Amino acid sequence: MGVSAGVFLTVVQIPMSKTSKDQTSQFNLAEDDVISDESPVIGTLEKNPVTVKPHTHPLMFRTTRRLFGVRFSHYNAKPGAAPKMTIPRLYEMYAAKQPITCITAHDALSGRMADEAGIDTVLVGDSLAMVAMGLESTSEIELEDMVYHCRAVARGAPRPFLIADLPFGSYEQSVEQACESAIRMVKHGRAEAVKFEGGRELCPIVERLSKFGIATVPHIGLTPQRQISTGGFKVQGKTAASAKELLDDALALEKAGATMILLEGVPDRVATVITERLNVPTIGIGAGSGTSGQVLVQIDMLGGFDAFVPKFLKRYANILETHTSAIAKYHSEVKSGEFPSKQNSYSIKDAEFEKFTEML
Ligand SMILES: Nc1nc(=O)c2c([nH]1)NC[C@@H]1CN(c3ccc(C(=O)N[C@@H](CCC(=O)O)C(=O)O)cc3)CN21
Ligand SMILES: CC(C)C(=O)C(=O)O
Repeated sequence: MGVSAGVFLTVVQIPMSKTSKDQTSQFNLAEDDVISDESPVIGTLEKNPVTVKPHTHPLMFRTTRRLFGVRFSHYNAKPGAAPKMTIPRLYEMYAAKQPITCITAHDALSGRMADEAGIDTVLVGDSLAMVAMGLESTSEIELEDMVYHCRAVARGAPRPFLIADLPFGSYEQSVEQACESAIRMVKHGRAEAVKFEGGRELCPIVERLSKFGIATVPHIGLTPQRQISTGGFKVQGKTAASAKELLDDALALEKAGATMILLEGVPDRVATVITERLNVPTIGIGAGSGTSGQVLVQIDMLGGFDAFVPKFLKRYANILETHTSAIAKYHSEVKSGEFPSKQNSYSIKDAEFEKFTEML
């Protein structure tokens, strides 16, 4: 039930520096509204502390949100909705050995669908260069494009923990360059963590960013931004020596302060050992079932991208087929005159129409 459907939200207090357990909220909810164990949270807050008194009218609600600087999407305006996903909550899941879910998103709609499906973390991955921008490779995308897409996803997906890729060329030159790009992604893209590709050579970046409170997710194994030097999208860690290199990279990155580590294209048993040796969660793609979590590219798993189909991909839908045939149906209905029907049209009273025709 949404706010407009009659739920009256009286007072919500969201102190930013505390966990949701400290958050007080008072709702007048319908009996069938499900409330989770934790106090409901309606978005994260940029100023602290603050008391928000939203009104029942959705437009007033929106105005209130903007006035108080509450980061809150109208997509998720459901009192009693699941709480905002934070690093402590992700670590709780990890400690309880509950798999962490992650899916990519590249705009408000794909973000919203991930949020409403209950996904824990959303990744604005640079694969959007290929799926959303039609580029040949991920290396072509600019930081500004990633920031733009990240901000759109943040609006559509306020609940999941939001990770964004720093694209090729935006962090390799120096720690300073990486800081500048990461800050831009957090400040303007509203990312909650930044991801970048590479092993122990990234430790100085991870260390500096974590010192300043920017969460990092280094991405090791199959690193698409290095596809030219690796000779394509090849599984990594297939020899004892290279598996050991991956483990050493992961351990060094953890020591430097990485929040999570993404493992792509790594043999399942190697990924499991790496996961077991770490004290931070691993998110896997093509890394088997022994990682702390899984990530898939949303458009790939929905069947909306067919330039390549990696072995790790499982398709849960076929939107290329279903969406294209829906658009084709619309096209043919317009051609045949079936659409728009009376049902999709607006009317005018006979008297007014007669008066109008007399004016002609
Ligand atoms: N839409 C999309 N999805 C992705 O997963 C993705 C992108 N774009 N862009 C950048 C990279 C490219 N990725 C890929 C692409 C192909 C394979 C692939 O076909 N791999 C071989 C492995 C061959 C081997 O070394 O054994 C496979 O057969 O799965 C893997 C990752 C992952 N990333
Ligand atoms: C494949 C995933 C992990 C990624 O990095 C991306 O979407 O860019």
